[in-house]
Amino acid sequence: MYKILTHNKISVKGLDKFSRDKYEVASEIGHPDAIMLRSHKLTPEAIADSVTAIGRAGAGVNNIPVDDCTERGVVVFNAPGANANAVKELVIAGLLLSGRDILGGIKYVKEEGPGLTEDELHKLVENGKKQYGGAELAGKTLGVVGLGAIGSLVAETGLMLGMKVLGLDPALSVEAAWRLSRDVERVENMQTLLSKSDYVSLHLPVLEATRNLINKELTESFKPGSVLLNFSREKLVDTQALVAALDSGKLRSYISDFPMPEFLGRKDVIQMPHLGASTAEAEENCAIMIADQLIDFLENGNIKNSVNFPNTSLERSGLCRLAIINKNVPKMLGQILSVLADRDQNVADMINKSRGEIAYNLIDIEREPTNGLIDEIKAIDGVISARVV
Ligand SMILES: NC(=O)c1ccc[n+]([C@@H]2O[C@H](COP(=O)([O-])OP(=O)(O)OC[C@H]3O[C@@H](n4cnc5c(N)ncnc54)[C@H](O)[C@@H]3O)[C@@H](O)[C@H]2O)c1
Ligand SMILES: O=C(O)[C@H](O)COP(=O)(O)O
Repeated sequence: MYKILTHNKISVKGLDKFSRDKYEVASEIGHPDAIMLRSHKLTPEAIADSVTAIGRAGAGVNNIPVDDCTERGVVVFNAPGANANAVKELVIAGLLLSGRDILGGIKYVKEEGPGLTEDELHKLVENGKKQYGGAELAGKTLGVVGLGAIGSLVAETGLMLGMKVLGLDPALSVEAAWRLSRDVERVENMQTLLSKSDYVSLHLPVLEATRNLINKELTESFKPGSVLLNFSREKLVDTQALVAALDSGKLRSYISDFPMPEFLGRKDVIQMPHLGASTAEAEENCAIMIADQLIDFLENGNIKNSVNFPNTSLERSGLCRLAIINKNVPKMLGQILSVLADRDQNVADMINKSRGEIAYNLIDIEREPTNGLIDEIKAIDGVISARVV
């Protein structure tokens, strides 16, 4: 039996992928083979030695100690694009909410309306509505930072709303570039994007290089009266710098899915409780994608959509498969193969891939592994883990 430890609310459609005869799935379980989670903050100590894989049913992996996992040979998966449409729709809601004072208007009717007659209510509405006007999005410029799964959909929708769209992504993948409309105008740096955009939307991960991306110096580049939307992560922005930019009017409004205490009570800030991926569809898509990836990894050793290991896939041949993780240093494969040769094991097929400091091997052999084979492979200096799948 494989054991899957879960954290957070994971869609049952994904959990149902784990067949009951092969898997035990629970939010409390000893010696798990894998962990499946959403935004639960995972510490290195909370990852048992038995864990071989972690599946993030979502995009961001900043809640997982990925470097530590890599060192320990734990494969971390995410679900690229599976919640992108949900986030895009909420970003569009954010754009609309910042274009007009819709929330103020709704609050006005809700608070002032109760107890009034139809005539009085009509008067209240017609007298009050001038306070809650706004401007249209069409014709305005939207700057999108990060043109991956979410950013490209936001950019596309901006175009459909009649906006001019600028995009910045220095690490754009070829696949993402193909998805992107040619009408999205590429800009080379943040200063240009900020100075030309009425609305700026952030769609990139928190990395060392992107932490506090929107800092004090950069806020100087905002077009006066512009709006910043952050549906990515709070750590992408320097909170104090944004407070100053809002106070000075450089920024008209900040719309975020990641609330910070400094913004509570401000009329020019809308904070949502991390709702981006909270739709039935996104939760299902993410859970199904992660369950499929974990199952293929646990049962076949194949790796798809890992953030720390190379994509590795091999059709099954032979009788038995070895999945071996080692440091990406010379002579490892030779040593592993010589252990097999010494035990008269013929290799039916194999694949060896590396990513950074780590290498991964799937080796199909033609006979059952003899006693002690796995231990002998594990004893090679530089081998991090070895298992039969
Ligand atoms: N609010 C939510 O609920 C929610 C849901 C999903 C994702 N997210 C956040 O959104 C982020 C993006 O998600 P995604 O699915 O689009 O990821 P993605 O990997 O498809 O796209 C991220 C893009 O950012 C680009 N990028 C990296 N560094 C950059 C930089 N310095 N400047 C500009 N672009 C840069 C990458 O090249 C990539 O194209 C996630 O990392 C996560 O933090 C939030
Ligand atoms: O990175 C993500 O996928 C989002 O932030 C969604 O997080 P959630 O799964 O906790 O809603």
